[in-house]
This record gives sequence, structure tokens and C-alpha cells, in this order.
Amino acid sequence: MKHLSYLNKFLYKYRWRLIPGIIFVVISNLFAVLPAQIIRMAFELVQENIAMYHLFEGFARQQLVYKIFGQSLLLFGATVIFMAILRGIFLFLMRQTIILMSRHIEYDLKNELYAHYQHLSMSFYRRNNTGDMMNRVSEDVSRVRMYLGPGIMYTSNTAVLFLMTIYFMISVNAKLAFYCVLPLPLLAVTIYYVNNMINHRSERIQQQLSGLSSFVQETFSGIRVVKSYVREEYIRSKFAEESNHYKEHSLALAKVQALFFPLMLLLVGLSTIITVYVGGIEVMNGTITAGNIAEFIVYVTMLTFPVTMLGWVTSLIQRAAASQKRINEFLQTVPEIQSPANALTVPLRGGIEFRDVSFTYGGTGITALKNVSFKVKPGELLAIIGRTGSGKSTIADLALRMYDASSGAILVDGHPIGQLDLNHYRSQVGFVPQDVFLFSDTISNNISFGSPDASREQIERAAKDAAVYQNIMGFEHGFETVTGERGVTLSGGQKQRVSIARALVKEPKLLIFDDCLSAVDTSTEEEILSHLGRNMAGKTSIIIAHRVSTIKNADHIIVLEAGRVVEEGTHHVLMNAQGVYADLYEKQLLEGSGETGKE
Ligand SMILES: Nc1ncnc2c1ncn2[C@@H]1O[C@H](COP(=O)(O)OP(=O)(O)OP(=O)(O)O)[C@@H](O)[C@H]1O
Repeated sequence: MKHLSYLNKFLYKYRWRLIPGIIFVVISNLFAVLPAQIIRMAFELVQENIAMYHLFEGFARQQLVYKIFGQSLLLFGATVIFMAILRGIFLFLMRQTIILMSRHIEYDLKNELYAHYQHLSMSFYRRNNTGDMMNRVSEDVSRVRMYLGPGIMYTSNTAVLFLMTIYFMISVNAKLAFYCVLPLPLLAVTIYYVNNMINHRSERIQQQLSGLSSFVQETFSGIRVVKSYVREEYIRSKFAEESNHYKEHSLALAKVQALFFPLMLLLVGLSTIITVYVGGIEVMNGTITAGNIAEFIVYVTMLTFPVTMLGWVTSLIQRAAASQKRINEFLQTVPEIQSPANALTVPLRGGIEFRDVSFTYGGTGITALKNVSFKVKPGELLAIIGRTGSGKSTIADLALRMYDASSGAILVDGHPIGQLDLNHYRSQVGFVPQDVFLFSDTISNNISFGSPDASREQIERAAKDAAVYQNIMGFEHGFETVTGERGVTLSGGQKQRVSIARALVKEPKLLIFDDCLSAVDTSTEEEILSHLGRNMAGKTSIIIAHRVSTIKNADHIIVLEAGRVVEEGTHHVLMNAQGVYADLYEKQLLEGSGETGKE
């Protein structure tokens, strides 16, 4: 329960919904309990009047007695209906306050969680899988809402109704009251266990279902691979297998669910039998009237629902507490990368220096960089080249402060990177990642993602500089073309260039290209680079590449191998050195003589 105390701040915030809600619960219950007394009175009236009716047998007054009797019964009936209507109105108001409050809190909590997600560092995203993270926002929050809405509502309802009913019952006959409620705790405990079983099985079904949907999603997005390797039959049988697990779990759930209602009815029936039996004895003893038995049966029926709810609510609160525990753990996760207090917000000039930087990835323990040192002056173009896995992307991530270096120092215009205001710094950097990501939105919005205020001219300019303008204009809707899920309607090279335009439109002071020219042909690459030379004059660029041709004109080239800088200098110097770089160049020249456009 202590985990759920986190939600008290929300209950306080919405207290003007909660307090009236509880008051409505009390009033609605009052109108639920009172009719039982009216029914008793009606019963007693019937008994007395039948006797009276027979007494006037043969007299003219018998008709009058009959009439008065009929009218009084009608009045009782009308009162019961009126009370039921009032009860309905207050039940409506109760739901309108408490359930609505739970929806408001759900909204607040979801937003709080999502904002926290946005705040967390890359390493958090590497550690946690997407499904888990999504579950926090959807599944866990809904379970917590069940506690806040139905949980609170039914608990207060049960408590109030129970107290009122027991009070009225005891005031009539304490012995009968005791016997009537005897089976009820058994009912609550049974429902609690059966419900826990249902929850447990539903959870397994939920897991199976999410496994099944991820499987389907993966096979749909990889359908080209599936078809080209003729693995449809294999995939289909795997699906049938997964689907079968789902079916088996569902059948197991249906079995327990089928048990739920008969069990409930059995225990309720037991209560009624006891009421009639013990009540009958009491009537014979003359301690109560037959009307009291009818009144008690109404009480018992009335108690059944809240007692059932008690079992249900207990397991619901347990689940909510487990979910809130997970949510709390997550909310307590502090982002590893944060702006320090008194962070610097100086305009970026573009000087970047790595001083003896080493970096080890937390999750895998892989040391991606070992004592890397280099320096880029404002306005220079630095190129990084090396085999796959040599640590190039890691340098880009560190320069963006996606991670902090394990040792050594990274200086930006002479200031340690950790002292800069994170958002201010990143807003001045244009980054094109290796794996392009486009949102399911228009091309125009994808380009202006980092600069929402960019004008149409600026967006078009950026597209021209990224050599993708002609392609975009070739689409039926031009810049308003909506890219499909993850931009599937664009070719690999087009996506890369839209992603480049997104970085260029920011007019960044520092531009980082992480191997983002790999899917464009060499002549397009040359076009982009020549535009870049013009746009980035006086600003700093870091280009990570595989092809020597991309970086020949860089001011400074560093060659990485297994996380270490093995050579550095200009193209000229490196060629003369006849080392790794010159070797790479020779090989690529040979391959290049047979190369055709890649796009
Ligand atoms: N998130 C990560 N967690 C753990 N290890 C990682 C992570 N990203 C990269 N690595 C490891 O760090 C090393 C350097 O990776 P990096 O991505 O920097 O190489 P790269 O030179 O950019 O490669 P490529 O040219 O193939 O993109 C590799 O051994 C890789 O396995």
C-alpha cells in the first residue's frame, strides 16, 4: 500500500471531486437501504389488512377496507420507486465525480511519466526494452486508475452500505443478523482467490498476446526477407504454434471464469436459506414478524454485491500497488546526463577537443574508445574514417553528450562539455545519425522537426542543399507527401538526404554526419559536399565516413582502428605515410572503378 501513497498528491489535487463523490456514495446508499424497511411495512400491512378484511366479512365496510388497503399499498410502491430514482441520481453523481477524478489522474500520471521518459538518457533506453517502457504508460497506469476509480468508489460504497445494513439488521434482531452475514466473509475470501486466479491467467494471456503481436509485426516488416527466402510455411507454422499457446491460456481462463458466478450464487443462496430458516424460527418464537424476514432478504441481497466487490477490489488494489511500485521505481530513475546547476549557455563557436578519451559501454562492457585525442578548430572540417565497429559513431555520441566519457575530457570551445547547458548546446548542433529515422508525417514536417519555425523557403533551401529537392518535387504532393510508417515510401538514399536536410535547416554551428552518405551515389555525394562547403563556411563539421572519396578534402582526418587513433593528418599527409589510410584508398579505388550508382 505504501507504493500507492505516491498518488495522494493527486487525490489532494482533485479533492473537490473526491469529497462530494464520497458524500454521494453515502446518500445513494441511504436510498438503497430505506426501501427494505418500506417493504417490511408493506408486508406487515398486508398481514394486518387481510385479517381486517376477513373481520368485515358480510359488512358493507369490507369494500372500504379493501380500498384503503389498496391505496396504502400503492403509496408504498410509489415510495420505493421514488427512492430507487433518487438512488439512481446519486449513483450517477457518484460515478460522475469519482470515476471522472480517476480519469483526470490517469491523464496527469501518463503525462508525468511521458515527460520523465523524454528526460532520461540514452543509456536508459539501451537498458530497457520498448515493450516494457510502453507498458508503464499504458498497462500500469490503467491498473492504477482502477484503484483510483472503481477501487475507491466500491470500497467506500461497500463500507457505507455494510455499516448501514448491519445497523438496521441488528436493530431488528441481532441473532438473525449474525446468521445472515455468516457466509459473507467466505464469499469475500472465495471471490478474492478466484479473482486472483483470473488475474494471473489474464496476465499470462496478455503476455502471450503481446508476444504474438510483436511476432506478427516483425514478420510483416520483414516480409521481403521472408518471401525471398521462401520461409512463408515456416513462419506460418510458428504463428500457429504461438497462437495455440494463446488459445490454451484463454481456455484455462474461461474455466475459472465459469466458476465465478455459480460460486457466487451458491453462497448468496446459502445466506438466503439461513435467513429464511433462522428467521422462521424467530417468527415462531414471536421475536420478529414475517415482514422482517422479507426485509432481511432484501438486506442480504443488497450486501452480496458489495461483498463480491470487496474480494474484487482487494485483488485490484494489490495489482495497482504492484504497478505503482514499478512506476515509482521508474520515476525515481535519475537521468545520467543532465545539465549542471549554473550551466553555461554560451553561443557555440565550434571548437571541439577530445583529450585522452576512453569510453566503455555500460551494458556490454565493450571498450569502444581508447585514449582518443583530437582537436577541431572552429570552422574546420574533421573527418573520421575506420573499419566497422572501430568506434566512429561512439565519437559522435560523445560529442553530442549522449553519454559521458569514462575517462579523459571533452572540451567545447575550451569548456568541459559537462558544464554546458544540454538543451542549449544540442540546439546548436546538427546531427545526422547513421540509421535514419523519419516520423510518419509530411516531408516538410520531417525536415523542420528541429526548427519548427523554419519558413517554407528555408525548408526548400535545406532540401536543395541536401540534393533531395528534385526528388521531393517529383512526388505528387511535393513537400506535403506523408512518409509512411518510418518513411517507407522513400528510398534509402532519399531518406538519408531528408535526414540531412533536417540537420541543415537548423543552420547549426556544429554539424555531425554519422556515415549518412552511404546510400547515395558518388555524384550526389559530391553535390551535397559542395553545398556543405558553402553553407558550413566558418562553421565546424565532423564527417564520419567509410569512403575515402567522401573525406578527401577534410582539414583533418583521423583513422580509427579498434577504438584507437592509428593515423591522422590531411589526405596528402596520410597518403604519403603509406599506412592504413593509403591502403584503404588504394582498395576503394580498385572497387570504385567497377562501382555504379547505389541508389
Ligand atoms: N549501445 C551500445 N552498447 C554496447 N556496445 C556498443 C553500443 N554501440 C556500439 N557498441 C560497441 O562499440 C563498438 C564501437 O561501435 P561504433 O558504433 O562506435 O562503431 P562504428 O565505427 O561507428 O561502426 P560502423 O561503421 O559499423 O557504424 C562496437 O564494438 C560495438 O559493438
